[in-house]
Amino acid sequence: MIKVGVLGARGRMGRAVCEAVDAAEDLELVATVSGRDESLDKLEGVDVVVDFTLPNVVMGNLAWCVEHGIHTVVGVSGFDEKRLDAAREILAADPEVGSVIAPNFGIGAVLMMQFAAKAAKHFDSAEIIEAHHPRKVDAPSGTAVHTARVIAAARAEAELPDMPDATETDPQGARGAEIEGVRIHAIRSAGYVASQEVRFGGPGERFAISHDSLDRASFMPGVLLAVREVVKRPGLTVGIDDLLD
Ligand SMILES: NC(=O)C1=CN([C@@H]2O[C@H](COP(=O)(O)OP(=O)(O)OC[C@H]3O[C@@H](n4cnc5c(N)ncnc54)[C@H](OP(=O)(O)O)[C@@H]3O)[C@@H](O)[C@H]2O)C=CC1
Ligand SMILES: O=C(O)C1=N[C@H](C(=O)O)C[C@H](O)C1
Repeated sequence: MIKVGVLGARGRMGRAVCEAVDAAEDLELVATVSGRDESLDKLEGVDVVVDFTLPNVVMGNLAWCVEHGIHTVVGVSGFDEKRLDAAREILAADPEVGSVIAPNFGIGAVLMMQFAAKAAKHFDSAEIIEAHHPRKVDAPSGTAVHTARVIAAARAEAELPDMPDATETDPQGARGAEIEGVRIHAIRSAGYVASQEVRFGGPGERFAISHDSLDRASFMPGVLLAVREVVKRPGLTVGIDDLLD
């Protein structure tokens, strides 16, 4: 039995994780921390902490867990390369402790990113449209940023030139955010949980890959897989791609 603690347990994701852990026969939900005023000491003795809090508190949580020899599964968004390096440094303090940090635990979303990376080298143009519920505090989404990075890496490897774009004036930012040369357009709207479409274009053709999380249940198989795997994987694992394989 793996003893699990959940951080951010009263949040949208935290509630779904508590339910999923409770329903899993090989996992036991032994502690929850719901808000920033609650002490992390409640988590002492758990095997794995699942963290779905917020970007401004997640690094402190990670440091506390590593200090206490606890593995972590982290879904909080905002992990750029600098943050991942900081996480590696924190984890170096205990070489037996593992952490899985993933921009998206949805299996379909992971496949969408893998397929986007595969398609990227074949098209002149690639842009990302992400749509989320209006209570999301960060934009663009961590998933969109990660997708932009894998597309940029695939294009660089294939030695593709910059994407064609004659825009000279865009005072309102209508062309969206740019991450490593890839444009991201973020929608915040009632009626969404998390959706993303990657649109590719080449001579005489368009190609799109899209994924929709309609319910937070979509993230749970990936979260539970990470909980089961992280106890066997010391150090940092980024994304669940390797775990699925
Ligand atoms: N990787 C993935 O697959 C997914 C990642 N996410 C990411 O997960 C994060 C959480 O999303 P979501 O559940 O929608 O957000 P919510 O705002 O619903 O939940 C966050 C919760 O964390 C709590 N919290 C804040 N600080 C602390 C703290 N120090 N200790 C314990 N709890 C704390 C908040 O409590 P209070 O309100 O009292 O401050 C709140 O209940 C976001 O970064 C989101 O982008 C979301 C979905 C999937
Ligand atoms: O805040 C959310 O809801 C989500 N956050 C993650 C992100 O920023 O990519 C994952 C998913 O898109 C849902």
